[in-house]
Amino acid sequence: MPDAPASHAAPTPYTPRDAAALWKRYQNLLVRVASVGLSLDVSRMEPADGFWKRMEPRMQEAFAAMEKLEEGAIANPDEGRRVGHYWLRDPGLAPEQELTEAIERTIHDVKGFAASVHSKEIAPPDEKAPRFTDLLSIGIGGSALGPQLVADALGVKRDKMKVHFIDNTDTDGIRRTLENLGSRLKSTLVLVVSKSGGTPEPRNGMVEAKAAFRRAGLDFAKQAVAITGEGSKLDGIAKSEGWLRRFPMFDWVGGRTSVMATVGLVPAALQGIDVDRFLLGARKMDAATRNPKTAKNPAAMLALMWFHATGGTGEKDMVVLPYKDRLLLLSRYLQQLVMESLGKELDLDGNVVHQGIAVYGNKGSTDQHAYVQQLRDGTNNFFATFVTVLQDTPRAGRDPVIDVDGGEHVTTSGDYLTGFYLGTRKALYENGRESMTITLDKLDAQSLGAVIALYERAVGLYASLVNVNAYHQPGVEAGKKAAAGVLDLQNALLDRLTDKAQSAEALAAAAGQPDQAETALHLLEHLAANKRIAKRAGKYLKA
Ligand SMILES: O=P(O)(O)OC[C@H]1O[C@](O)(CO)[C@@H](O)[C@@H]1O
Repeated sequence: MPDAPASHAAPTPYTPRDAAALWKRYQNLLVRVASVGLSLDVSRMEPADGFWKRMEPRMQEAFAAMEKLEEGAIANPDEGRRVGHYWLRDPGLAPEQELTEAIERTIHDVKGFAASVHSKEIAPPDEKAPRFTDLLSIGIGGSALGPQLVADALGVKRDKMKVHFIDNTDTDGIRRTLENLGSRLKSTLVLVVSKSGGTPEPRNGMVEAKAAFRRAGLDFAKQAVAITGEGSKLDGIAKSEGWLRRFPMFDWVGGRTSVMATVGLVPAALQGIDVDRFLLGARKMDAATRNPKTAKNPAAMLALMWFHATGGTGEKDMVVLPYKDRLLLLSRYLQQLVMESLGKELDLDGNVVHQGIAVYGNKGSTDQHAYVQQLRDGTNNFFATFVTVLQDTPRAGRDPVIDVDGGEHVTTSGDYLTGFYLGTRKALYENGRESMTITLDKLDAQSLGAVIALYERAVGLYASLVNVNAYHQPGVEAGKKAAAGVLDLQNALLDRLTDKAQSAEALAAAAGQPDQAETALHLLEHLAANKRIAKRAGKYLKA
């Protein structure tokens, strides 16, 4: 007889409560923000006795730090920057009158520009295109993720413009997007979005888009808009080439919190989304999350539950599971917001801490047929956040009701979705896997703005709890610098390439970088695969 297999069951961190106790706990812990129709339920999180009391002084310190941030303190000390995304939806909060006016003027300009495009006052130069039909947004990271989330979550059939994105430097991906636009390029408004104005990926997208316009005999500048920091490289290009319009990006707004700055507002307004409601939702959530009573403050409760679940060290992952197709991109958006903000090597005192929380997820119930098996039964290294929406469609009550079961009572697809969420939550809880649920009464511009604001503040509060700077990203800079070195090596290799075949090793040595033979090999293989150089018997030569 073989030995019985060793048990790999993950330890159950708590004893599941019975139904009556859970019901009471749910009622006690629920945080409701009625003004935006959002509830946060943390009843399926099980912090140890004494957790709330122990954390309260630290949470009060986090509130104090947030108050200073909102007042205009240098909350990003490494970069010597203020952090002002909360002012964008409540301009009166900005520490100086001129900032208030700049924010108000910008919102006014964005709405005015969108109205002029919609009314055809601003139209494509080509006579055969009486109005702009499509919007091509070129940007990456914070200059893409927010706009993509908003466009997908709130887009409708009658959108004023159809939105497309180039968010990478993938030749094939760029071509595919441009080909999809096809002859509609003549009625496409292009947004080139980059806060720094020097990021290579959007620069490449812009160059490729320009080439496509040239091939189609179109004048790119007359259809292009720049969204960037004043005085940036991109700003200079747009100015010198006489682009249709330039919108400023404020220095005190970080990329990952820029969805309520011009980065997010320009595309949203052009698509026809109600940007005032979007900002209003965030403003209302900001008001709710300034509440110093922890138990009534949903951002504080979120941050505390992250701290509890991960031990304040990121030891568990955050699985974001929206049971809503329109919120598919929420987890990707939160991935940047949480991981770029919290994933830090050093704390604010310079200690090595390697902080962060890993975020992943797609949507329910789809993921139940993918990785939820592991969540329920496998390694217990996560906590889940369900996001549900009570109203199945924006036209609830007016849409035809389709009975999918044909039973005594009508049962809809939406009923199934709710059933699957509740079932999965229960199955996880009973097996010692914790979860929270954010419930929206309905999904619209206001509630989406509120969800984003909720997470922005939770991230800020959590960063205070673990003492890291949430507003810089030194690690990304390291990767960017390394990539630049690689491209320098590629140029050096191309310089040394002759009609005589040479090995990668020999070429690297000839380029003065003998220790880069492997990198040289990868670069040469890529060039050869794309027929830009030739390869013979494992060696490389000019094409
Ligand atoms: O808007 P930019 O300056 O092009 O930067 C895009 C993204 O790149 C990052 O700086 C990281 O590389 C993000 O923080 C930012 O959202």
